Amino acid sequence: MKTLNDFNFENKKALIRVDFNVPLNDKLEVTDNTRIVSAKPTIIKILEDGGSCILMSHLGRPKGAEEAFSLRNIVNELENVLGVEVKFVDACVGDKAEAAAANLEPGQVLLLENLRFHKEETAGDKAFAEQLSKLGDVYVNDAFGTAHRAHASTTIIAQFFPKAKCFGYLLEQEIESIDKVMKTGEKPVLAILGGAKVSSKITIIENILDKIDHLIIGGGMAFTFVKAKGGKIGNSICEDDKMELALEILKQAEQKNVKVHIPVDVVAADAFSNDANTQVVDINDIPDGWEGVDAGPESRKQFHDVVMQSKTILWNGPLGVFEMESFAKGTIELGNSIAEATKNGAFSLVGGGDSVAAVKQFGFEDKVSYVSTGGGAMLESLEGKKLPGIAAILE
Ligand SMILES: Nc1ncnc2c1ncn2[C@@H]1O[C@H](COP(=O)(O)OP(=O)(O)O)[C@@H](O)[C@H]1O
Ligand SMILES: O=C(OP(=O)(O)O)[C@H](O)COP(=O)(O)O
Repeated sequence: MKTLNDFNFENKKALIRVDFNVPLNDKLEVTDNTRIVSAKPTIIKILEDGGSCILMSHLGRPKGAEEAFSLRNIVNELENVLGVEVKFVDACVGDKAEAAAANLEPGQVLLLENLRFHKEETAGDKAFAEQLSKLGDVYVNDAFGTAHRAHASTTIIAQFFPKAKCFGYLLEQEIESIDKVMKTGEKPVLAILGGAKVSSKITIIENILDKIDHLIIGGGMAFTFVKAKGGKIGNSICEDDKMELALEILKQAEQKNVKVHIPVDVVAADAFSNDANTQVVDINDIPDGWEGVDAGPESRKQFHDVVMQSKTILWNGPLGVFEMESFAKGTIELGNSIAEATKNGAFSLVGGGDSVAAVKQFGFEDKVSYVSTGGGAMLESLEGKKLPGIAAILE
């Protein structure tokens, strides 16, 4: 696998696909710069080699060239993070972009305009990818968050750099982290899956059962399993059409010697509201009119014990409705347990949508081994899918 360290970028122009799809507020200021900070090591390595960087990214899902989606909006934040001046060109292909790239001196950084201002980007258009490829000498893909998209700049472009393409440090680190869980992780390996829906996690469960020793099924998705096994779940969320599948998964887990942990008690609420009345009840006996919204104290204790025994931990999905303060305890305590296990030497990976939001909100970001920068890309990796952006570099 060709990595950044296999290249010396002296006097070379690196064309780097980054994922600067970052959240902006009403004033179009960056509110979470994680993805920019994560791309910094790659950019600095190239500049220190004596090369220059041409950065290309998408931002949001614009319908055309909309100013609110311009990458000009992130230039200030990018300069603050990198500590170097960033030139911006309001084009990504054509004469203007080519002139800006040609004028770039070693040590300089150029940011191109939003790739998705051209519909050819998401269409994976080959001619558009070829136009982009003219801008640099070496293609570096560091956009893990977009690696599951077979777009012009993430995938198609690689064919124009048969001998001069590689992963950036971030993408390399993301691949290594997933491999640590799925291939090389020290046993016992624990996967914690929570969140709202079983249907969005089924492929992941099926793919990881061969690789793990323990599986915690928490959050809203647990109730489909509880009901399928004959429990009374009151008004808790449930996917009735997935109950049969839930039983099948439990059977498969047993055959594969995976120990499954489902909450034994829950915090039940009489309304889906932070101010609702609550009581702790047996998960198999939730009264009519009440719904399970967080893991109960006995479950939290059991989960803590499982986490503390594990040497490799994957966490995707909250254990309760963590957005409401009253129902965040299960998720916070789990985060604390994972932080403690990590401190004791376990490897912990957190990834996928809301889990990362929860980890950031409760301050666990620096207490786990790795927090993925990819939502959809991480989930697809866990499902065992080959990401096109990664495959294009390996080919
Ligand atoms: N018991 C529950 N009842 C209803 N919703 C829940 C419950 N537990 C967790 N959730 C919700 O699940 C959502 C996250 O689900 P999901 O998108 O599958 O997770 P992720 O984004 O981490 O993959 C959160 O918004 C959370 O409020
Ligand atoms: O933020 C992203 O995806 P994510 O929200 O699943 O992490 C990526 O930049 C991909 O964006 P897209 O889903 O519009 O292709």
